[in-house]
Amino acid sequence: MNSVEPAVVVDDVSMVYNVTSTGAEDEEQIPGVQRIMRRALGRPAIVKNQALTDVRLLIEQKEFVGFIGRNGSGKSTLMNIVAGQMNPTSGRVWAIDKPSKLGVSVSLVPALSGDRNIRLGCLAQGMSPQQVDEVFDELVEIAALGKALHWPMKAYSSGMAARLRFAVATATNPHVLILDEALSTGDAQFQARGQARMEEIRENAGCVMFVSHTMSEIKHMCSRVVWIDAGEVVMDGNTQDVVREYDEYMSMLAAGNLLSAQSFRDEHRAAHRAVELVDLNR
Ligand SMILES: Nc1ncnc2c1ncn2[C@@H]1O[C@H](COP(=O)(O)OP(=O)(O)OP(=O)(O)O)[C@@H](O)[C@H]1O
Repeated sequence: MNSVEPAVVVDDVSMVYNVTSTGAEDEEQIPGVQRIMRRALGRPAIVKNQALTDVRLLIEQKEFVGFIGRNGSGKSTLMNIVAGQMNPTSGRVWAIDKPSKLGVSVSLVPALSGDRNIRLGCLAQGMSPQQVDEVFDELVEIAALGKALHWPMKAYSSGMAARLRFAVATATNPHVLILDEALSTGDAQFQARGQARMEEIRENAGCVMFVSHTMSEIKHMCSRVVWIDAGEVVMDGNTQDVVREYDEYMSMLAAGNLLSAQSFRDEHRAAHRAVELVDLNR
């Protein structure tokens, strides 16, 4: 039997958001007296929005896993939970190391220049000044900002700011790197550098969780893909297979064949076998 070296385990994670709604249908679901009271007080209805349902995944070290799905399917919610930014309503996440999520784990200061932000961002992640000196030139090269390196970050375009954040987020060689649509704002040159840097992290026994709507990026970079729809895992497997089926699903939706698309998705979801997790302490 092959030994498994887990990097991240998502154990039956569900997430329900409470959302205020002014929709008449949502108001109708509130029991009579409460509804009258709320109306009298001018309070909107609070409805439950189930963003994730019993998601179970095991991601191994050195895996580069893509997450795909329609808008609102739950990808970012899952990434925020794995990054520890948000507690799930139920279930647990276990990770080999504190995950580094691009753009969140690194707080950069808009008034400071790119080079100052690189130093500050590295120090904020717990690196010593000497460690920062050692990686500084490499990070400048990854960010590839040219003379804008010395301009305040608030003068950067969104793609330039994304390069800077990417360089800083990967400085510590995180064991678990989460990228939510991180590369798409960059140009082709940055995407190539970014991909090379992520490959280095993966080689370094880290795993990368990568959310993208760009299938060429997913196909190019990921060895495994998880397709999420309506908060549930529909497929989890080989990149070519999952992307092919997802493309077919999206084509059906685009052509307006909603019922066929739904049953196509439901068949895949029913066939999906989540990994078995055994808790020895239970
Ligand atoms: N802060 C929030 N409060 C309430 N509901 C939320 C919140 N954030 C997300 N949701 C809901 O959770 C569901 C999943 O959203 P999420 O952002 O995780 O999807 P996504 O797959 O990342 O979408 P996209 O591809 O558009 O980025 C959606 O129904 C969304 O409305």
